[in-house]
Amino acid sequence: MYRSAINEYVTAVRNLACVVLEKIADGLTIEPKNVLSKLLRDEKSDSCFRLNHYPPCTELEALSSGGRNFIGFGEHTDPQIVSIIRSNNTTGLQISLRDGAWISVPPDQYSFFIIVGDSLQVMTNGRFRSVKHRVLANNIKSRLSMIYFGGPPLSENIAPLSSLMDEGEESLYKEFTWHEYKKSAYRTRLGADRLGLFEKKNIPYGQI
Ligand SMILES: O=C(O)CCC(=O)C(=O)O
Ligand SMILES: [Fe+2]
Repeated sequence: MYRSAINEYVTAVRNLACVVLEKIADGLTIEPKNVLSKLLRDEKSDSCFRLNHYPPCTELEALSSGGRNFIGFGEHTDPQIVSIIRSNNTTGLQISLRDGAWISVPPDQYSFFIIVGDSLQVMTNGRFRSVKHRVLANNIKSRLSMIYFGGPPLSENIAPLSSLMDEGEESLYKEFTWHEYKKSAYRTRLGADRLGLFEKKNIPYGQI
């Protein structure tokens, strides 16, 4: 029973991700409109679904009197194309602004929170930026989140879409497949600049 409810949710959230990607393609005047969404609909799509549970960390009150943050999930960018998060009504998720400041995402159990992944950054040649995020531990309430990570088939070349490139524009990235990127990303530290290894010239965070 749970399995079929989860399958239904994943199908619905994948459809939502596809609508978002088609709107992005529209906004960037990319043709055809389904050039990104078809990667998620492909039967070989390497997408996944994760449930995260962060139990309340009651010792935090005493420990955090020095103003320290306690991390539930360390800072990182998501390697896939797009991630869709839905959580219960517990704070914790934060995103990093261009200047490195962390801001909290207000929890809303009725909303979907959409995160641009590294692969979308590459496919848009930096027009969309994958956002660094993390989750802080909460001292009172437990946080539950469900995340759909929309990824392409393993053999897909991750490269800027040709219909988006301006005349003479060059790719900011070396050539690689999703399989190569995924392997490399999971070998490196969670918080490392994992896309940096594939940039032709180093692009510091927030500098596109
Ligand atoms: O649990 C969350 O709200 C976000 C977790 C996350 O960023 C991830 O699983 O990649
Ligand atoms: Fe993430």
